[in-house]
Amino acid sequence: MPTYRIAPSLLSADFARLGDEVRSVIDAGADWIHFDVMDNHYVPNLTFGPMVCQALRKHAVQPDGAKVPIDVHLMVQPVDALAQAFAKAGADLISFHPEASGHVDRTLQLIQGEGCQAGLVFNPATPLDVLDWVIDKVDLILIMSVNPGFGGQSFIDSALRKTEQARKRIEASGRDIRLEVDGGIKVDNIRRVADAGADTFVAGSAIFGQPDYRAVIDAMRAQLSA
Ligand SMILES: O=C(CO)[C@H](O)[C@H](O)COP(=O)(O)O
Repeated sequence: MPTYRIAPSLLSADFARLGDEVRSVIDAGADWIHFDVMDNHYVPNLTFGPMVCQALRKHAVQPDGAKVPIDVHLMVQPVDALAQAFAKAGADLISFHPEASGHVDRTLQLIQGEGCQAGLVFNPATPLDVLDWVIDKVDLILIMSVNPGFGGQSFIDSALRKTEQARKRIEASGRDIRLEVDGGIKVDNIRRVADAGADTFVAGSAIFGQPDYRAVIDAMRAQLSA
């Protein structure tokens, strides 16, 4: 069985209490913190930037002091300057949309050169073809199961087929690449997403929309181990 990771998206957290929210969700069993960066240009919404990431870095730790990875999803255009700024702000993984970067290969190298893991994000209607050329430089593939820009949307089923295709590409590459799916993931569909080949699950409204974060994360894990 893969090592599954659950990454709550701060997009649905209480923005007035972000440090508390990060600690609460880690206490509830989160593996990663998913940090959605929207620029009101690449997507029609605006969230937070590197300074907020830096402020949260000290909260994203386990009680024993071990670092909890901050998984930054850049929905921005252009990409490179912000990718560098997030690396310096304490991000561990930085993913971007290939169509938002003029030079995908260079942006991947830039992120890795800053000491972070680099990911590519695929919107519901974006094909995986660019992976033919850069899969040797990718640490993470993020399949969007909603159109990016907003939390709380419904899961788009075609993402399952794309996840299966991405899993095949990862297997063919022989590389250790995380396969993450983001958007509309709930307790009642996470098993289907895992069966399609995902090992990492972003969930925003499903977790932060409930009073008991641990109950939701435990229920997701129970589905994954069923
Ligand atoms: O990237 C995103 C939107 O662009 C969010 O991470 C995603 O939608 C998660 O929210 P929810 O689980 O509520 O769908």
